[in-house]
Amino acid sequence: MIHFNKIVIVGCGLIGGSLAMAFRSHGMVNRIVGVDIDTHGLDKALTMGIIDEAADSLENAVLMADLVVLAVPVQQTIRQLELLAGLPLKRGCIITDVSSTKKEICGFANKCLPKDTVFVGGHPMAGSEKTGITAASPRLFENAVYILTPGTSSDTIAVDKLRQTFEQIRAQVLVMDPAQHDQVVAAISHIPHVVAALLVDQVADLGQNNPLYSRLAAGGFRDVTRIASGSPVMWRDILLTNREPILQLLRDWVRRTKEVANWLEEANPQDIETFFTRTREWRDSLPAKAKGAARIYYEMTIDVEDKPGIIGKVATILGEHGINLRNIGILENREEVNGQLLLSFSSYQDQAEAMHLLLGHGYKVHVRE
Ligand SMILES: NC(=O)C1=CN([C@@H]2O[C@H](COP(=O)(O)OP(=O)(O)OC[C@H]3O[C@@H](n4cnc5c(N)ncnc54)[C@H](O)[C@@H]3O)[C@@H](O)[C@H]2O)C=CC1
Ligand SMILES: O=C(O)C(=O)Cc1ccc(O)cc1
Repeated sequence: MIHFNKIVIVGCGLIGGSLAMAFRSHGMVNRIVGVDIDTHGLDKALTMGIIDEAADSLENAVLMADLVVLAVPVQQTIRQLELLAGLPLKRGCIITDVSSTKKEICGFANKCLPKDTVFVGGHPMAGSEKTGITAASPRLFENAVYILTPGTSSDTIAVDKLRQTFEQIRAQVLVMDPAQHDQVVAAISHIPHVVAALLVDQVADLGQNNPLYSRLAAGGFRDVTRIASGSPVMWRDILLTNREPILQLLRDWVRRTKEVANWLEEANPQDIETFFTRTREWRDSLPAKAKGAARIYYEMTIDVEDKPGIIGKVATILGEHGINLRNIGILENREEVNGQLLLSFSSYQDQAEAMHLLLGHGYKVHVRE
């Protein structure tokens, strides 16, 4: 069992707040001290019992700390490392971060921190498009991959301690090289973000003089663009600290987009179908409950009669059986008379119990992967 006397969380937002909640709910810490430039958010974290103390300065916060977690946007992480380099830390104190890019951070930490300061880069592959302490959840990291990127000089004892720490909050820890990390996340996270934003931008431009674009932008469009609602500052910093891999992939996108345009110009059914078959097969082969998927919702839809009170009726059935519903709403992408309700849960277990119960009440249930 890993246990810390004092943990400092710098940046008490979605990720920092969720880590604090997870450490506390697993009984891993005596005292959590929060640091944040947003005093309202920090007060909220205190009132909600997520932190024990709101520090007035980084310097006071890190006194006698055993673990310091930097959970701020990437450029701010660099700034905090610079500040930490000049502060007296307890012997054996571990500094880690949660930033979405790793090569620049780890290189900077290696250069700027005194040799006896222990830094291990980190990146939880879990989160959402939401920001701030009110979106934090103690279960955010359950089954998510948590990447650690130790530098060549990182202390193996500290890496091992962090591995156990994140395993204790039920994450799956993977240790990898910072450059390799950045290359892979550029493809599976950063490019999808840019593409989602481009899709939104195109439709927003088209919709300027025609309300039909936003009126019809439901269903698939909403699904593939959810991530475009993420924090602009966070994504700006991610792009700027992972330029080369993202640029390479964007050039590859241009080439691939031209290829699709060529098939269309030639009205080439064979290549278009082969493309969709190949991509569908790969997409369908992804494990449904992938360990490490950045997932915090478990969703299902049910077919319902489109009449008043239906949401309350379904919510009551679940509530009476102690099943925690995270969200419930009507899906608006259907034109039929009957509607669909979208239900989301915070755990797989809640989803499974709800499915069983609703099937028992005669509802047609579809689990969304
Ligand atoms: N949002 C996500 O899904 C994920 C985000 N990350 C990384 O986690 C980090 C934090 O992101 P979120 O928690 O999502 O953002 P957030 O916006 O919810 O929280 C960031 C917090 O940092 C505070 N902050 C900003 N500058 C500060 C400074 N100089 N000193 C002290 N506090 C400061 C903000 O006031 C805010 O409370 C980023 O580096 C991001 O790349 C990593 C995995 C997933
Ligand atoms: O919203 C989602 O699905 C995400 O993928 C969130 C996310 C954002 C940034 C990361 O570095 C990791 C995960």
